[in-house]
Amino acid sequence: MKLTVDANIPAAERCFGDFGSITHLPGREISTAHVKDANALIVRSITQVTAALLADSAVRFVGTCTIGTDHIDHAALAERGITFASAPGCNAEAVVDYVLSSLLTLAERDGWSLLSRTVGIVGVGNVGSRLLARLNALGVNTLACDPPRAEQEGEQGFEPLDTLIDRCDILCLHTPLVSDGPHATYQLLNAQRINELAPGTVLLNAGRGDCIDGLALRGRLAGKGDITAVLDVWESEPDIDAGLRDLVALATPHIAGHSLDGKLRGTWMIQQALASHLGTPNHDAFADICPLPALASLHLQDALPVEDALRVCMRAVYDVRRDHDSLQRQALVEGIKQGFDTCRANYPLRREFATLNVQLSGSAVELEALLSAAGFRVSRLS
Ligand SMILES: NC(=O)C1=CN([C@@H]2O[C@H](COP(=O)(O)OP(=O)(O)OC[C@H]3O[C@@H](n4cnc5c(N)ncnc54)[C@H](O)[C@@H]3O)[C@@H](O)[C@H]2O)C=CC1
Ligand SMILES: O=C(O)C(=O)[C@H](O)COP(=O)(O)O
Repeated sequence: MKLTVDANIPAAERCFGDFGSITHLPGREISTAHVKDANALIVRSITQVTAALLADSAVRFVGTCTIGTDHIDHAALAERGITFASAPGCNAEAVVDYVLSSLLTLAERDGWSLLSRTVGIVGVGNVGSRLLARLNALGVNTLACDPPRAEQEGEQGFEPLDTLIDRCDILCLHTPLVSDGPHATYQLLNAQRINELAPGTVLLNAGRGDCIDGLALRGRLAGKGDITAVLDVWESEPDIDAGLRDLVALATPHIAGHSLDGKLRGTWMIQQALASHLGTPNHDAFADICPLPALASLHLQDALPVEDALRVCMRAVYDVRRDHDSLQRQALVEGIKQGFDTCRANYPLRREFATLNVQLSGSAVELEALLSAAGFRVSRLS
């Protein structure tokens, strides 16, 4: 069996090598010639899997080691009877870590407390619901908007988007890119909604870039400059609007979900799906392919204010400022388009909050609750 596999998929040889011979290629370069003789195509989010790509190919299985599937032409796959698998939820915890890192960083920079803000979450699926759960556990006031879920489950607990925009201090977008239909998300945050954001609002997008009208956002940031933006996803990646990037408080190259755990979970889920497609026994357990963290534990005394203690633990595992700085630096070296992809290809090792065991001494009852609410494992030293 021949497999064409995105070169940025970690543990690809380990997870797919037993199935056949692998050709590793940069995701943006995979073309019809590369998939002509392949039986399986394994991608991440940057390979457009279209009817044209598959027109003349032997591919019978397409797997994407990602949550999002907007790069896949589902109809073209169905028409050809090609089996498809994605990796729902694989990196959802990593995205939540990213959001908490961003918000706690801005809170420190601008002198406010996350714990006293109202966070509106748009798109309450695998990512949004985990974010909601962690924020609620932290005691942060939250509002949720998810019309498809509200339609299915009832309105209770969900707000219409415009009500949520009116009532929140922080607006987090975690929607998939849906181009048409009653719940389309393309430019969900259009010029009108961007202009209606109250001064002081923090707008964070870790869903898909096209869910926001970037030109309108750039206009608001350059004009009144009275809101703060955190963008991980952009229109026209990797050739993003450098002018917009300059105005964004935290600008990262679509890496919110790039924890090692999240990437490996994606690879592993597609390994399982391919094994089931081929009717072969399942291969590894996830624990077999996921290494132990380099920083397994940290000992904290009960001396810091709780939000500072949260930041210490968070930054021991992941600091979003590193990713913001590396995009700025790399864009200066080779321009924004190439710099964006270089940062992603050379992404440093990052683990999830849940890999860190925070050991507490003293009677830090409030801190213990907050750290575990934020996603860390917590134990007490006697
Ligand atoms: N920046 C990054 O690195 C990452 C980005 N993503 C993006 O985040 C998206 C969400 O991820 P998951 O939560 O795992 O997906 P999911 O499919 O579990 O949840 C998406 C939720 O959005 C809701 N939704 C759909 N249309 C909506 C609308 N018009 N308004 C409000 N809500 C709407 C759905 O009902 C669903 O509950 C993915 O589709 C992907 O595009 C995912 C992982 C990493
Ligand atoms: O899972 C998704 O959906 C994502 O957006 C991925 O985390 C993006 O990963 P890459 O495909 O950009 O490596």
